[in-house]
Amino acid sequence: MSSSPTPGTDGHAPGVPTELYSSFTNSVRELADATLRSNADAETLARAEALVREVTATLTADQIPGTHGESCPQGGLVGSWGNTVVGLRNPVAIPLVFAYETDRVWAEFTPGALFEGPPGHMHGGVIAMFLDQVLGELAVHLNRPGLTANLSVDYLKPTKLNTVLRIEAWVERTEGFKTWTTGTVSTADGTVCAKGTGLFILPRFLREKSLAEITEAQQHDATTS
Ligand SMILES: CCCCCCCCCCCCCCCC(=O)SCCNC(=O)CCNC(=O)[C@H](O)C(C)(C)COP(=O)(O)OP(=O)(O)OC[C@H]1O[C@@H](n2cnc3c(N)ncnc32)[C@H](O)[C@@H]1OP(=O)(O)O
Repeated sequence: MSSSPTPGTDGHAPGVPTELYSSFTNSVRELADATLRSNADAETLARAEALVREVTATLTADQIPGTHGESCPQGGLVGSWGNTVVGLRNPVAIPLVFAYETDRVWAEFTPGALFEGPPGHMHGGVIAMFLDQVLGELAVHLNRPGLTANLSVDYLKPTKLNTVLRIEAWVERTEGFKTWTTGTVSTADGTVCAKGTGLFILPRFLREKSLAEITEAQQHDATTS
């Protein structure tokens, strides 16, 4: 890891536009899928490995310390480049791109081979992770941010890969600093494959603060840690 200067709080290295981070990260996602499904022969794979190692060496020559959440907060509670579900710069993320309505949050996505659990179907842990995100995003969207205290998932039907899925969440009830949200993953014909409920709790040390103060405190912690 290099000792290059810490990037600005917007996380951009000098002169790099967001679109380039986005398209570059997408190319790495494509590489991951190509890696998983390639039928290349041994010689081709060995050549590809050397090329990939060269690219990795180029990128690791200058890196942020730690994580994006710690180093480069993106000016909001949700907008993290590093988030494993929605992170623009995280090649592990699909990423989900949420639409925000008055009382719900939703996204459409098409999971491929990288997300396999049972043959041809989505891994249950990944479904739970995506539900955690949409349920938590809804709480933030309603100005009721919190950490997941409890997450429960009912898997109703196997969830096919390589098909358009819709994930959405709505609020079930609220009580002080607690928010209960419910969400589903469903197919285009409306079949619900999984249903999740979550309890999101604003941690004790933040309960006396306003939303603006919570955002500010998070960013201060991130930039001074
Ligand atoms: C940093 C902040 C904000 C914003 C962030 C935004 C993030 C923007 C991303 C958007 C979307 C991300 C979506 C992914 C979200 C994660 O993945 S979060 C990561 C996974 N979750 C965690 O790591 C949380 C770990 N747990 C904790 O930190 C703490 O246990 C909690 C949940 C904050 C609660 O701690 P606490 O505030 O000290 O709670 P405490 O005062 O003991 O109890 C308060 C009340 O809650 C109840 N309670 C506590 N735990 C539970 C439980 N597990 N079940 C039921 N009731 C419970 C207590 O019984 C008590 O009830 P009352 O007596 O008041 O009726």
